[in-house]
Amino acid sequence: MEIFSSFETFLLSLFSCIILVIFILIKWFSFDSKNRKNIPPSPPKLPIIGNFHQLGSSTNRNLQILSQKYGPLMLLHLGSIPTLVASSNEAAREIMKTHDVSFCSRPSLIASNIFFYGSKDVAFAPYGEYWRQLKSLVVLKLLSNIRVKSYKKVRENEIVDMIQVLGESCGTTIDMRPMFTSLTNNIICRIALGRKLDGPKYQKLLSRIADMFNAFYIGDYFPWLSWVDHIVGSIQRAEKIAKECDEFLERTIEEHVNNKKREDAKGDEEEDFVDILLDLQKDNTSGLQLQRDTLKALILEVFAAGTDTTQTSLEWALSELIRNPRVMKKLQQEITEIGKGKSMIYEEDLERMPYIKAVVKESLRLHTPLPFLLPRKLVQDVKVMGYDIAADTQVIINAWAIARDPTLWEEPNEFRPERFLNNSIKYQGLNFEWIPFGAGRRSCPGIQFSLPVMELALANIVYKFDMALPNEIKNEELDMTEAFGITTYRKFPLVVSVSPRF
Ligand code: HEM
Repeated sequence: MEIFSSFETFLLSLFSCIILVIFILIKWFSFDSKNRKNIPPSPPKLPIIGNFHQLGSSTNRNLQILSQKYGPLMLLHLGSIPTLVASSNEAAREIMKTHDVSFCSRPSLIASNIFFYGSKDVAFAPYGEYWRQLKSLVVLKLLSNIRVKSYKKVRENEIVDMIQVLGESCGTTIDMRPMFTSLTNNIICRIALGRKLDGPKYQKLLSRIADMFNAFYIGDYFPWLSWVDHIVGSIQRAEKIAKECDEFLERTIEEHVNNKKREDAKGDEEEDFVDILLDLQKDNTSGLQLQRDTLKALILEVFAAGTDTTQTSLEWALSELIRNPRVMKKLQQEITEIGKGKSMIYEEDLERMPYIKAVVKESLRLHTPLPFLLPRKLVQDVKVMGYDIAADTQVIINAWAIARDPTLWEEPNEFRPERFLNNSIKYQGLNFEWIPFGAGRRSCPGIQFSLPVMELALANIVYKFDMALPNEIKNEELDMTEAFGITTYRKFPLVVSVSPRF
């Protein structure tokens, strides 16, 4: 009996143990399946550097190739920063429309913290009330349609000056890059500061700032190695240039505060941006206290965001026109018909020139100036296209690859402005197959500011001049290699010989 009862106890204990193990296994499996994440596919990575070795010097192309294997949403590890890469129009739509509010912050980057006083500008400020107020101030007060239209004379005057310099260069060869650099710098300086900057010193300062933005800072991707940036001197270099820039901005603001130079420099022009910002600083009704650092960050932002992008777009567009004589001829016909022997093309003439608008759009498609737009940062966990994406992930959108996607664009590598004639694709980021200015809350507020400059400059150049490549290089042989940075430049500046059309 005793044996039987201990056997019974043994069986009972064994049974309880089995039940307990089954229970634990069920619990464990159900816990795991609930918590198992569906992470986007990732290319294989190396220890420490992650996927950096796969980026190469043509990052836009290399990411496009990777996306053909790993899909439109890939998760890369750039050093220790998880980075989601979107490479299709659907993925871009999910990020910048469906989940825009989750994806609308920016990563904290070393250069933006150094140059923009701790990212106090619009483009790099983290998402929040400060950014919201600042962006609406910029959109409503500095870059509104009415305000931008009021600077029409500035644009036209500067283009007349450029055409004159080009005219004086007829019969010789001329590098178009410095031409476009001074055109955009002069226009932005006059609009933002009320006057042009004298001499090459400031042009140089602006280009050094751009270089510092394009530089690579180890601490951005390996925060635990940020001391290396100090050892190699990149932080010190950036800080030195930022100090020079700060002195310049301080001087400019003081000049405006003291109302020196203003009266004689401005003539019949509208208020410049510094004037407007100083007025807004006094008038507190916007609810945003415009501190001195914010003011300086905003002034610098206009230069940083507006010069490089516009000048590189102009250089690419003119390159494509030279490389495609058929398009150049058609454009010259349109412009000549509207120009009818006038001394120049004016902004109001552009309204009757659908082809120039298509040329600019097509050039922005093939040569998206910011191929990855500006990086975003995810503010909360979110599910996108069935994948779980964790808060704080950095996000880049390969707008360049989307604009050359053969499933969206017929013969995507051809320059064919006709594809933008009679269609409804707008600049404002509603058609995700073409987003040179981004989309959603963080989209570019400078569209209306840069378009008239690009369209008017191109229209006047091709109205007045025929252009050919020097040294008997055939037009179609023009080298179109890209130099990769935040902004995609031509690797080799566009050098042309110019002859008058009439
Ligand atoms: C061809 C000329 C230009 C191009 C291609 C361009 C492109 C872009 C792109 C792609 C973004 C990021 C959008 C996103 O994250 O979705 C951006 C942001 C921005 N752009 Fe532009 N831009 C141009 C000209 C300008 C100009 C002239 C200004 C000002 C005068 C300007 C001011 C800004 C600002 C302030 C932001 C930040 C917006 C934010 O973060 O909320 N841009 N731009």
